[in-house]
Amino acid sequence: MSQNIEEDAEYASGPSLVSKLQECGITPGDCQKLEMAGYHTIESVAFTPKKHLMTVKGISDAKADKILQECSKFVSMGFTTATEVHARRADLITVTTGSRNLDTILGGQWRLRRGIETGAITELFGEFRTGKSQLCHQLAVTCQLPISMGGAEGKCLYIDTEGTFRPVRILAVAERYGLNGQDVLDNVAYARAYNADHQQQLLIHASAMMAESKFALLIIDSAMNLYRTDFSGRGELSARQMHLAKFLRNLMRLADEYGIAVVITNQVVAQVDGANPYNPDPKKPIGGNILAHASTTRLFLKKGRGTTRVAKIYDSPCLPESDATYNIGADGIGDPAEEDS
Ligand SMILES: Nc1ncnc2c1ncn2[C@@H]1O[C@H](COP(=O)(O)OP(=O)(O)OP(=O)(O)O)[C@@H](O)[C@H]1O
Repeated sequence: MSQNIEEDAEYASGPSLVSKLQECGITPGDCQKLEMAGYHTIESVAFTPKKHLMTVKGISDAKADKILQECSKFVSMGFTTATEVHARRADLITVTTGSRNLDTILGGQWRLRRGIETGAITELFGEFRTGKSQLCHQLAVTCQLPISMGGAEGKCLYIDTEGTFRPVRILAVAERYGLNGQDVLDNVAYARAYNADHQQQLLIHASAMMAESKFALLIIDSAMNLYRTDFSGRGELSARQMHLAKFLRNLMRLADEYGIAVVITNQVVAQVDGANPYNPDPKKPIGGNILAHASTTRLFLKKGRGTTRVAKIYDSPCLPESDATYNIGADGIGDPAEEDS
């Protein structure tokens, strides 16, 4: 099966390009200024506070007012009923992890589809070799699958901060789903981030690419790696957290504006304070409260027996703290054989 994602900017129910504002009297020059500052969609402008819009070169107080007023005609930002929210969430598009066990704990009882949520940030954290990067490679393929097969029919953007991206793993997973390997690789846009500023900068490119064609998933593997190296010691902690907060805000904006799934990986450190005295090996994710609050769902990955791994829902607004066993095999993430689980 070959998988070609539509290169059409006007895909159904997608975001509206900022150039559309010209239809209501915003000049092409002003639209271009917004684009150059990283605002490629009307949604991105509408969700931005006025004081931030006024920092765009050439956008005055009066212009910002006019632009925001026009944007509000395109984007609904008022109240809706809980019934409508419930219906939307029940029908939410999710991306399969390749493991039925894992998809099930990520599903919750109200959802028709199960897996990684679109329009939200999911954090995968755990020790080395627990399969965080493997899961990222897996999702880079499954997000391209048709919705009926647990995909989201979109491309993947992959930001790698550790140099662990391996296209052969993508090909192995593509083969498992009967997809054309070359098409699948073409649908994964890859960038290596070299420092925390560059990681932030790449989100501006990401936003431009998402405005051009349909992406379903953004991966950051790993989100905290460069923050650990670029900011050192307690003296730089506050600067690190401020930089991180801005980065996470931009991630959330992309998830909201384009309805994409954002998956970030994270490392763990030994928990020295406030640990459960009955847990012999307490670990906690790094990034503090800022990262904890930004992630909608946090998944703690641990080693299990042999090639099996255990995933535990760590913090979710609506999922119980359940766990699931999965397996890392030659063709990616799957369910373990009965005797291993
Ligand atoms: N081709 C393969 N076939 C089977 N298992 C594999 C294959 N490639 C990698 N693995 C397994 O995947 C595990 C590594 O997973 P991964 O690199 O995703 O870990 P990670 O949690 O991202 O670790 P780190 O924090 O070090 O990046 C190893 O246990 C390895 O044996």
